[in-house]
Amino acid sequence: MPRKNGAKPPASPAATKAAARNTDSGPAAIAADAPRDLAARRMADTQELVAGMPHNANKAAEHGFANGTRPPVGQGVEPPSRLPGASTLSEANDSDKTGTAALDGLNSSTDTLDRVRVDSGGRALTTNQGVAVADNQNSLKYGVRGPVLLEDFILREKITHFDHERIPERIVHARGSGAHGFFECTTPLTRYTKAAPFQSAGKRTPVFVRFSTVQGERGSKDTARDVRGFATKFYTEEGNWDLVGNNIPVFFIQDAMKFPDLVHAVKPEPHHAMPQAASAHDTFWDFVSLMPESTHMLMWVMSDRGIPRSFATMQGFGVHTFRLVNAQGESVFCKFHWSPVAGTHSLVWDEAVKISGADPDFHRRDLWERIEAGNYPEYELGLQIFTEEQAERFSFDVLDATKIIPEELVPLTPVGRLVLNRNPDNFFSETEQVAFCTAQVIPGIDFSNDPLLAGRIHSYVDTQISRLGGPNFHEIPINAPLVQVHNNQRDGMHRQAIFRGRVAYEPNSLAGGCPFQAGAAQGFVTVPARIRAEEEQGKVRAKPEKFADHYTQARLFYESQTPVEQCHIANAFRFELSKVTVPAIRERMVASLRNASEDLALKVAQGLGMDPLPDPLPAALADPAPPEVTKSPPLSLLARPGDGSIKGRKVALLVAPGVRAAPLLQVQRALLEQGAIGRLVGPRIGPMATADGEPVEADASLENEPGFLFDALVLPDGAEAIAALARNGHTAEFIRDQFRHCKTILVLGAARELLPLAGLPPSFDKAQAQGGTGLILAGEGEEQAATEAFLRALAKHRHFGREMDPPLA
Ligand code: HEM
Repeated sequence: MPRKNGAKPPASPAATKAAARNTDSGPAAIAADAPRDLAARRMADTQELVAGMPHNANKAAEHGFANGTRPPVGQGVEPPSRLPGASTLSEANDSDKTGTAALDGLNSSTDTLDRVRVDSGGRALTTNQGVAVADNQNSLKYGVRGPVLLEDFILREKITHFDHERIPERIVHARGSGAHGFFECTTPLTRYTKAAPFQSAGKRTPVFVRFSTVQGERGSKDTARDVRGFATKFYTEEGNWDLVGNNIPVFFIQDAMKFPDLVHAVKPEPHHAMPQAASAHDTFWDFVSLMPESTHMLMWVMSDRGIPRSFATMQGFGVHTFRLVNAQGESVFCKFHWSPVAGTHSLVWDEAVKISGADPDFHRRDLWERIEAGNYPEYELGLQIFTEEQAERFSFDVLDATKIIPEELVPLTPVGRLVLNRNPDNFFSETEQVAFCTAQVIPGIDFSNDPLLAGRIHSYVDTQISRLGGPNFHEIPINAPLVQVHNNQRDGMHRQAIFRGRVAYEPNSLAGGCPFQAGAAQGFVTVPARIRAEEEQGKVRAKPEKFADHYTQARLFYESQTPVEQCHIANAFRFELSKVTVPAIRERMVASLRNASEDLALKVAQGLGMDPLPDPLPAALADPAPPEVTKSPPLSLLARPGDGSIKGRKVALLVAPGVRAAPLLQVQRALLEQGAIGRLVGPRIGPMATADGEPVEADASLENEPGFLFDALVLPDGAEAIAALARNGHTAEFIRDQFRHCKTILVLGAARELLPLAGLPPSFDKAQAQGGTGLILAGEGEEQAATEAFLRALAKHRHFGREMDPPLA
């Protein structure tokens, strides 16, 4: 092979480091001690071998498997530089090892994945057996015009691998985007839990998070109206803990028994496989209108939470009631809440629909770009902690996943922060192969008897065995815990670890009893929760009585929204039901809504031309317990403005030849200083002449990045530029969409001439514009003050006043 005359080439510094890393800290999660040695040896050998390999095409031919054919061309790419987030995470963890000493060198997810990371740039091409390939362009033929030979193992290996590159997508949540980061404990929770991430202030635990939509397929659009998954894998020194949540704190159903029905109903209809990434169709509304327990969840999905602006601006929830268990074995109940530091912001429906055509990757791109730009998405973890005795007194059942606990009843205790600061290296290896599971808990976290949770505890691993090709997917690097795995499970498809010795049972005397059971003090011990004597009923297929109250909290949610949010909910129901072709389904849904809100039912019915209103559906529980609160302001998205920053917002600054560049570039600089992105958008991309000689180059065109992709707009001054923009058909739509979607618009100088083009009333005078509508007009010399007003208005995100009293005809 490539080593000439049997000489061993010197290892490069990088190879030596990699080999050392693999020998010292080892691929702990992949294998037990014995296989680790072997893996390290093999890895070290590989690195040395590769380090000694030729980097250019001619040398590859000299060393490679040539079959007497021509050498390949075009190899020798420089290795990609490390992602900024990667170094940040390792630095963060290296500089602060508080409480992570136990992980000893494995204390950041960067290090963890380094053991399997492959950078092929600049390396010679090889087969999967490590044989260097001399020609990657031509298959092996008998003569240049002759048949391809069966012996071409290089061709066959390449095609065979390609043929198997797709795995089944997730049955739900197929479309997802992931990021690495860390969880930092800010308030130790030792009083309530012994769970590793919560033991000391400042302690950091590496995490991987995957956000997702539920209904659509892997390649579907990001901005569908849907629930978003928010799944977090904590790589703790006591094993992996998965908090597999959603961006909505309740669910459609109360019992896992109904999950396959729910998913079959919402997925594309089986006869024609439509619609994709949408719930606006007959089978979904047929099912939920027959399942009144869905009503509360429907309120949330039809609200603006169903169309978030970005993953960085949506909440996350563990949904179920879980248990926290302390070192004394005492337990309390808890609910998990992630709250974005940047505040909660959503899209408007018309915008979401348009974005899905122009940029189906809108959320994935936003997440990626925020992390690349150093605007790391950050969330506070808040816990609602309560006792079983408290729970018994609530008007609802905490085991019912269609119910929330209002924050007025149990306030949130902030305990830490989640920071996402590194993009994955490889989408498939990390985001696609990651396997979350509600069953994966660690000592200090335990389950409640929520019957939906019970089904989930079974379902995830079960599906992953087929999705990831066998029972050993826990060895895939993104899933492997940081701590070593020791047990007597053996064999199965795709086993990576090489277990040594003849003992695979316990108890044993032949291997020192090892692995021994950790014992109650260290191992996971289930809370011995008892069923109260009065609840003891034997085996039943039934639900507790309070589960039958399907409408009180649906009403609470609707009543807690601002008028504009209520209007959006009504519009969403109207839109979705207008797509339903069977009138009886529409009527049944409106009949159900009447039990939650007469106001909402009426608005929806009017929008569907339904007159008179159908009779309300008979409620399952005639006389539900009176609720503790009838209004809960934190349920409104608009009540959560966040830190008021504009970090990560994307602003379009229109340009055209003859633009007055200086004031425009001043706005762009101001945006950049506050962490927002100002993109110059012109009739075409590239450099253009300006009125004041300042060089300007358009990053995007009116055609390739339409107005609805941006959070705000700046219209430039300069007579020639304004005339050019006015001539371009896209300009009017650009401005109209920005205005209709209630976004902030800054109009510099003479650009106000463009407003009537977009249907904005010419009478829109300056005083009116400055008065909080988010349309800011700047005359000459007023640019500085106007820019400041623009940044303040942008921080508000939207100006919904326009919707409630539309100035547009
Ligand atoms: C509170 C209710 C639920 C929430 C919050 C929830 C959340 C999630 C999330 C976030 C994912 C995506 C995980 C990822 O990114 O890989 C997911 C996937 C999945 N969920 Fe759920 N889910 C819920 C209910 C259920 C129920 C009741 C079942 C079954 C009984 C179920 C079965 C599944 C399955 C099979 C997957 C695909 C997993 C995979 O292929 O890796 N879920 N769920």
